Order: sequence, then C-alpha cells, then structure tokens
Amino acid sequence: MRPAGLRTHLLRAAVVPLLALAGIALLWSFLDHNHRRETRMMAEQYASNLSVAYAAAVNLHRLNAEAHYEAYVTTPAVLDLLRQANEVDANALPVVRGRLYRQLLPVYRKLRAQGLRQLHFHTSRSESLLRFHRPERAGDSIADVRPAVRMANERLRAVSGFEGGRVLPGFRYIFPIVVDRRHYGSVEFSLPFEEIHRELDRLLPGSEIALMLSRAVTVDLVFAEHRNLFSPSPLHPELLIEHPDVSRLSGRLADTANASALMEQLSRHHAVHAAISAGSHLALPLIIDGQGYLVSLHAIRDIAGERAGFIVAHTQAPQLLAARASMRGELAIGSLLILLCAFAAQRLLQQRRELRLQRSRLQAITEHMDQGLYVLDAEGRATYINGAASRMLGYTAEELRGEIIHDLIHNHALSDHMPLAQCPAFNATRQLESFRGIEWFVGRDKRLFPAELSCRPLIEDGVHIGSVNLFTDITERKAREDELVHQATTDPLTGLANRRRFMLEAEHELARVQRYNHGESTLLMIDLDHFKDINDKHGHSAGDAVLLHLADLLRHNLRALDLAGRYGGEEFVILLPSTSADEGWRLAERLRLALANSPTDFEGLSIAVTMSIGLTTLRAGDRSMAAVIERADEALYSAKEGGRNRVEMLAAAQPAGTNQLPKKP
Ligand SMILES: Nc1nc2c(ncn2[C@@H]2O[C@H](COP(=O)(O)OP(=O)(O)OP(=O)(O)O)[C@@H](O)[C@H]2O)c(=O)[nH]1
Repeated sequence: MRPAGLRTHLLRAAVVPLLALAGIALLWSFLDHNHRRETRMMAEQYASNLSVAYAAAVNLHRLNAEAHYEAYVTTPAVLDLLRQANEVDANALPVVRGRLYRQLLPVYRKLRAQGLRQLHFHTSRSESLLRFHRPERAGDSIADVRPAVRMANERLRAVSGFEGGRVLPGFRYIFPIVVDRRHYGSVEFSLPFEEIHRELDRLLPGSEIALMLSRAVTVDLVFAEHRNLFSPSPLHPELLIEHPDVSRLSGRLADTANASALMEQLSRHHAVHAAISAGSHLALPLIIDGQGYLVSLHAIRDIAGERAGFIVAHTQAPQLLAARASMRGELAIGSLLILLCAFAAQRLLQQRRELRLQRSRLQAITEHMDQGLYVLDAEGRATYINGAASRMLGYTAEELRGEIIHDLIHNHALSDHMPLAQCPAFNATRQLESFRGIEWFVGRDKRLFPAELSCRPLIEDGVHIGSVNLFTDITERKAREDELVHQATTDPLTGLANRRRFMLEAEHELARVQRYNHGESTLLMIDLDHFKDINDKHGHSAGDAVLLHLADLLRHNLRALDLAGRYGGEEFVILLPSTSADEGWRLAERLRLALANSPTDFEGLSIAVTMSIGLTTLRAGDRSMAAVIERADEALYSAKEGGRNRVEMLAAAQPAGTNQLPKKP
C-alpha cells in the first residue's frame, strides 16, 4: 500500500473508535454531571433540613425562655425585689440581691436541671445585678462584652440568639424588665449549645452535629482562665470547639474513626475553606473509604450580626453510594452499548467498503466481458445492463433500466410479440429454474439477431427476486453452422439435397405415411441416358453442365414441398409428398419431356440428353426407404430396359422383385 493510501486507510479505521471514545466521554460527562447534581441536591436537602432544625431548636428555647420569664420573673415578689434593687443605695443592694437570690434559687436549680446554664439579672445600665452561677460577683459592667444585654436594655425589647461571653459562649434569651413604665433592668436565660444540640439530635436523627466557633466569640472574649476550654477544631484552625468537659459535643466528633477521617478530608477540602472564609453555608456530598456522607456547614451569626462560627453536621448517606453505583452501572452499560454500536458500525462500514470494492470489480468484469448481461427484478424490469448488452441492443443502459426489457428486445422465434407472462425464459427463472436456449433478439435498429441466452434465477430466502441473463449474438456462428449444415446436406455441384439429406427427409416422409397408413407420396428415381457418352465426347465439364442443367430443370418444375436430391453420379431422386402415383407419373413425364426438349448449352454446343425415370410410391408396409429405393430402382431398370427416355413404375400394391411392369396410366 502506498503511504498516502495507508494514511487514508488508518484514518478510516480510526474514525469509528475515536467517535466511540468521544461518545463514551460525552456519556461520562453527562452522567457525571447528573450524578453531581443529584448528590448536590441530596446534600442541599440535608443542609436545608439542618437549617430548619436549627431555627426550630433556637425558637423552641426562645419560647421556653419566654415561658420562664413569664412564670418566674414577672411575679410580684421578684418585681418588687427588682424595684428595691433599683431604689436602694449601694449598701442595701447586697441585701436585696441576697433576697432575690434566695427567692429564685429553687427556680434556678430546677432550670439548671433542665439544661439552663446561666440565669443573670442586669441593671438598666447593663451592669451585673445577680449571676446565679456566681452570686458573689456583681456590679461589673457587661455592656461592652455583652452587646445583647445592652441592646435589650436600650431598646427595651427581648433579644435572643447566639452570643460570646467572658465565661462561655451560648444561646441567650434576654428580656428587659419594665414595670409601670419603669425600667428595672433585664434578665437573661442562657443555654449552652448542648441544649440546641439536643433538639437537633431529635430533629435530625443519625447526624453528628458540632458547634465550631470563631476566635472572636471565644478565646478573644472569654476570661483568661476560660481560654483553655477551647481547642482548634479538626476542620479549620480558625474555628474552635469547646472542650469536652464543657460541652460533650467536641468529644462526639472524635468518637468514630469515620468521623475523624471525614473531618480530615473536609479540612483539606477547598470548598470548606472557601465557605469558612466567606462565612457562608455549605452543602457537600462526600465519599470516603467507601462510605457516603452528607455534610452541611450552617453559618451562624451572633446577636449583633457578626460571624460566630458554624454548626457542622454530617450523616452517613448510603444513597450516595447507590447513586454512584447506579451512575457507574449506567456508564458501563452505556459504554458497552456505544462500543457495540461502534463495533457494528465498523463492521458495517467495512462490509460497505468491501461491497463497494466487489461491486466495482464486478462492474469492471461485466463491463469488459463480451457477453451481454442484463439483470431483471421479479417483475422483469431491468435493473442492470452491461456495456456489451447495450452495444448489441443499441440502447443505452439508462434507456433500458426500469423497463420491461422483454417487450423491447425479445422476439420469440421470429414470431409476433409474446407477452412476458408467456416467455419461457422469464417463466423458468420465476419457477427458480435456469433457462438456456437460442432466442431471437431485436435491437433498437430493428435488426433481428439470434442470441444464445442463459438465464439464472436470483433467489433470496427461497423467493424469486429476479434473474441474471447472459446473451451472445450468434449471428456469425449461426451463419457458419448453417453453412456447415448446408455443406453437409447439399450436393456441391448441383445445389440439390445430397443423398444423406434426401434419405433423412424421405425417412420422415415414410414415417408420416406409415402413421397415416396410406400411400399418397411418390418417389421418382432418375438416371440420365448414355451420360458416359457425353463425358467421353465433350469432356467431364460438359457432363457437369448437363447435370446442372437437369438440377435447374428439376428446381423449376417442382413444388416447394417436393424434394429433389442427387443420389449419386448421374442419378437423381425426387420425393413428392402427398402425391399419388398418377400425379407422380404425370410430373415424371413432364420432366422427361422438358429435358428431352431442352438440350444443354455448353461452350457453344447444344448437348441433347434424355433421362429414364423409375416411379414408385411410399407404402405403409415399407420397412425402410431402402425398400422404396429398391422398387424405384427396379422401375428405373425397366425404363432403361424399355429403351430409355421413358418413365416406368411399379404398381403400389406390387411388391418389389416381381418384375411385373405396370400398365401405363
Ligand atoms: N461429368 C460428370 N460425369 C459423371 C459424374 N458422376 C458420374 N459421371 C459419369 O456418368 C457416367 C455414367 O455412366 P454409366 O453408368 O455407364 O451409364 P450411362 O452412360 O448413362 O448409360 P445408361 O445409364 O445405361 O444410359 C460415368 O461415365 C461417370 O463417370 C459427374 O459428377 N460429372
């Protein structure tokens, strides 16, 4: 193969595999996109659940705190003590504070048992009035470190939410205390995240949830002695978790190896870093060590609206593995289908190429062969015509294609038009048989020519779908054959039938007579009289001229159905079918007289000659023509014996060899 050809071949061979690879890549990209979208939606759903659960948990505790405020703070006794705390001087304040402490200590203990972390009364100037967890410490201003308290006292509106603090960060519910338009200060119910977590646990069973706080609301804010209660979170060094002694949440994170591995992965995940830096929510599906997880980072802000940290939740999600398995399954099946299609396409293309090659080879062969070729469909319409057929018939391939070719070219045995349905060649192939024969075709120029026709049926699934037809113009061959036949059956000198042909046809006639059982046919046997003398006297050529003269005479005086033949030498035979002995006799006489009265002109000579004729009839009882000839010969012998130039016959009923001469009619 030449380099250019090789390159084209390789290119062709590579197209389908490349397309298949592109198809698989596309399929993979499509399935991967869908899979990512599906798993992202799962994660977003999880994040949305976390968000709703978180809001629900915070609100539930807000309602609880409101109930506590109504039930325990707005009692006359407590309000009266608060009024006193606002009115008494500094010396008397500890007494009032002590009373307030004792008044609410049972409530505080009860609420602590329910999860409350702090109960804290503040003055209207946002100074600490009474910390139930450290009653001995009071009077300090918390306006700076606790903006929520300041907000509640300034706006005289309940404030709730997450907030840092000098002791511990937590969820605060702060209510201003206003009685008869007099502002006594505020009270704060403070909860650890643990309480929020408890609700989240209930609302999101199966999830691991942790609070991770920023430095600003933890170590930057708390008293120095509390700083060691925070340690860096496994997720990001900027996020801290509470010590397990303070909150059980941090401990829970490290509980399982899977959770540790997950945190490790998350800590390296760029999306996690991005979300933490931006303080935005994040929903993430992850598969680690064959386990699926949904992870959500829910950004929380403190009461002042500052970034405070994240609630980080994750749950095992086997549905991620199922989705991945399903995606891989679809990819495998899809890829397999693409490969199968590619294989089939490759085969198909290869077959088409081979078919094209075969077709062009076949075309080259059929176009170069001398035989005419035409292919027909089941209805006899031409579907293909080769160049030789086109040349021989004088039609272009386009003119014949789609035509009932039989009607145009097929002339049955020189007869009138024969309908296609009766065409033996067409019918043979229709019956799934081959046909071979000499047929007559007619060209566009009306030239009739004999054609050797060979037809084979085209069969598909046992059904005839057309035929392949080969033909050869045998005009010349037929002429040669006719010539040979003519030579083999004709006397070269006279052009009459030779003895062989004469006997053959005479045998047929005898058979006919035998079939119809009556002797209506007559045979004449002629012999020139003293012919030897002519030869001797004028030469052999003169003798030939006499023989030719006689042949012409016979030709002119016989009917078309009569047969004259040269039996040998100067002996001639004439078969007169359907001719009685009387009719034969009259003809014989006429011939005899004609010859006698027409001498042969030869080189200025006029050579007179006569002939003797023996006559007999063909009988049903004759075993062969030899018997008839024998009788005719006997009659001829009689004619010679009788003086020549005469006709003699043996009566029809008279058997040969009786030597009895018939009466002249
Ligand atoms: N020129 C010529 N002579 C032929 C041909 N065939 C046979 N002969 C001659 O025909 C002659 C026949 O002579 P014979 O058999 O003696 O008979 P005949 O002379 O006709 O005498 P009768 O038949 O008894 O009247 C012979 O001399 C043959 O040579 C031929 O083709 N051409």
